[in-house]
Amino acid sequence: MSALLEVSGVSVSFDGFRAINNLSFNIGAAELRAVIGPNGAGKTTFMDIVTGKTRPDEGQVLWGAESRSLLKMNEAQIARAGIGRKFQRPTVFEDQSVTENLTMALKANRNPFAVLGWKPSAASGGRVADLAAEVGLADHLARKAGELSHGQKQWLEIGMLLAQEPRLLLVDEPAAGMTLAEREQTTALLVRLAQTRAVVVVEHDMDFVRRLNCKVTVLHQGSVLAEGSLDHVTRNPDVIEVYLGR
Ligand SMILES: Nc1ncnc2c1ncn2[C@@H]1O[C@H](COP(=O)(O)OP(=O)(O)OP(=O)(O)O)[C@@H](O)[C@H]1O
Repeated sequence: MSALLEVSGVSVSFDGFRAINNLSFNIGAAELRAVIGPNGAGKTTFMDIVTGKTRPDEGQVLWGAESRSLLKMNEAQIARAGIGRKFQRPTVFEDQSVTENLTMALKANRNPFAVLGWKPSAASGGRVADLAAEVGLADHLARKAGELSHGQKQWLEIGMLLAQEPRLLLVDEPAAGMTLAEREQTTALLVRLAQTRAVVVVEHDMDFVRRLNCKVTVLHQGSVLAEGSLDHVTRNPDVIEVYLGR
């Protein structure tokens, strides 16, 4: 399987402290991957590097079949190249309806010139309905985002990211603050999304990671400590010592 994202030999220091230390790993084109690790392991910094927020001191981050260097692109170019990021806190427009939030996300996906004369059309209405259905909000189109549950807001934001048709979705701690039922629906959503794109989930909740049933990368001190199935990595004595045995 050729990699969609290839991180190799990446290091970054903050004031002399190596937050990412010779990090290398690949993500396939239609793959669900969980990234776990103790606090300060470098998970957020890894996402900051992939999305162009933080520049590494050394190493390569290559993207797509043409192996384009993400390090030569700014954050907007990386987003346009197909990398979407879901932060932990939902950032939806609370006073706007689900339809309006999704419509705005579709509009944002247009090039700046198209946006000037852009009006919601029947086609965009259909796309909004499809996005809402994909994230389980088909019955909530008219509701204000502020009235949605925490989980529903998270799904709405994922729907808004999907409007940009990302090929890689980075998702930071999706299970945090969700009810059990919402967590189960989120698992199903992420598994489904990863059938047609890459989805990387940073998560501390081990039950959630287990339900994702995917390859797991364990980070520690800015490097890959172990990789494989959850059962494989949780049997690793190093992982037990630095992460699970705390
Ligand atoms: N901008 C920065 N300036 C200084 N130090 C930083 C900066 N960003 C991250 N760090 C440090 O780099 C290390 C890695 O941080 P990072 O946030 O990537 O870890 P994490 O695995 O996401 O942790 P958590 O699970 O707590 O979110 C930490 O020690 C952190 O304090």
